[in-house]
Amino acid sequence: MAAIELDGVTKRFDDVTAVSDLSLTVEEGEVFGFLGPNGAGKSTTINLLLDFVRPTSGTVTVLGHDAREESVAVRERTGVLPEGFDVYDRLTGRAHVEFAVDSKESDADPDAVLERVGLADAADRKAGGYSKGMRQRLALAMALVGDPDLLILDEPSSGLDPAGAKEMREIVLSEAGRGTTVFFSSHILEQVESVCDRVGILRAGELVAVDSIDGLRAASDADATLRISVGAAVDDGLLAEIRGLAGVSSVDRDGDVLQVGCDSDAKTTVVTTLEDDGVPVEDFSTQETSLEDLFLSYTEAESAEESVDGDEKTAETDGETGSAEVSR
Ligand SMILES: Nc1ncnc2c1ncn2[C@@H]1O[C@H](COP(=O)(O)OP(=O)(O)OP(=O)(O)O)[C@@H](O)[C@H]1O
Repeated sequence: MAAIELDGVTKRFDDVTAVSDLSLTVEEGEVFGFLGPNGAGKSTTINLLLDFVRPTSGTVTVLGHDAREESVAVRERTGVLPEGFDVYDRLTGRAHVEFAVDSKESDADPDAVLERVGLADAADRKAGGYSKGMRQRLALAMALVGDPDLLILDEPSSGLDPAGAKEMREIVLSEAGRGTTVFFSSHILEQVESVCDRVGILRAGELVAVDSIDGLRAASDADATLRISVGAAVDDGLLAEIRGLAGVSSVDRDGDVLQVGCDSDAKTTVVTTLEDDGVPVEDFSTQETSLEDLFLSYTEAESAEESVDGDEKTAETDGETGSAEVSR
C-alpha cells in the first residue's frame, strides 16, 4: 500500500495557485524528499496531507485513509515536525514530550524518546534556553512519540549548522530503518541527498521531476561542462559549428579556454571537431553538474510549461525533464 497518494490535486488561495494538478505516490517505508524553492508549494502540500487545508480539486490519501474524511486516523499514525516550530520557553524538554505523549494518548517513555534525539542530558532544562538545533531535535522528539508510521518533516534542517543537519539526517535514517515512511521538504538538495530514496521537485506548484538523485543527475547529463584548453584561436565560425553539434547545449570562449555544456556522447565529437579544424587541444576536463546546479536546473526554467508536458513526465525521469531546457 502507498503511504501517500495525491491524485490530481490543485489548491488555490484566491488568485494564487499554490499546488497545481499534483499526482504523486510515496510507497510505504520510503524516504522521500520534497524539494522546491521558496513558495513552490511544499508546505501547502504537507498541509493537504494533514487536512490543515483542503484541496480545491483532486484527492489525497494518507496511509490508506482519505485525508479529508479520515483526518483523525491519519494524524494518529503520523508524526509531524512543522515548519517554524516554536518551543514553550518555560517548559522543560521533558514537559514538551510529556505533552505530546498525553495528546497522542501514547504510553511512550518521554526519557526514551529524548534519548533517541540526543536530548537526554537536557531533559530538565527549560526549552527557552535550547539552541536552534536542540529546538529542532525537541520538535522531532515530539513527532516521534507513538512510533508513527509516517513522519512528515517540514524543513527539518532549517537553521541547523552542518553538525546539526548531520544529526537530523542520522535520526531520519534510523527512523527509516524501523520501517517508518519519511516525507520531508527542503529547498536544499544536498540535505536530502544522503537520506532519500527518491525526491520530487516542485516548481511554482507543479511537480517537475520525481526520481532518485542519481536518476536526476543522469537526466541532466546535458549540463555537464567540458573545459577545453586550446592552443590556437577559435573563430566565430568554428564556435557556431560546435554550438550546432548534437548534444551541445552551450559554448563559451574565455581566452584560450572553451567551456562547452554537453552530454557525455558529445564530448569526443567536440574535441575531434576542434582538432579537425586545426585547433590543437592541449587539455580538457569535465565538470559534473553540482547538486546546486542540478536543483537550479529543475527549478529555474523560464516557465513551468517548458518542461512539464503531461503526467508521464513526472512519473519517471525520461531524460528530458526540466534540465534540457536550461542553459547555463
Ligand atoms: N493560507 C494562504 N493564503 C494565501 N496564499 C497562500 C497561503 N498558503 C500558501 N500560500 C501561497 O501559496 C504559494 C505556495 O506556498 P507554500 O508555503 O506552500 O510554499 P513552500 O514551498 O512551502 O515555500 P517555503 O520554502 O518558502 O516555505 C505561495 O505563493 C504562498 O504565498
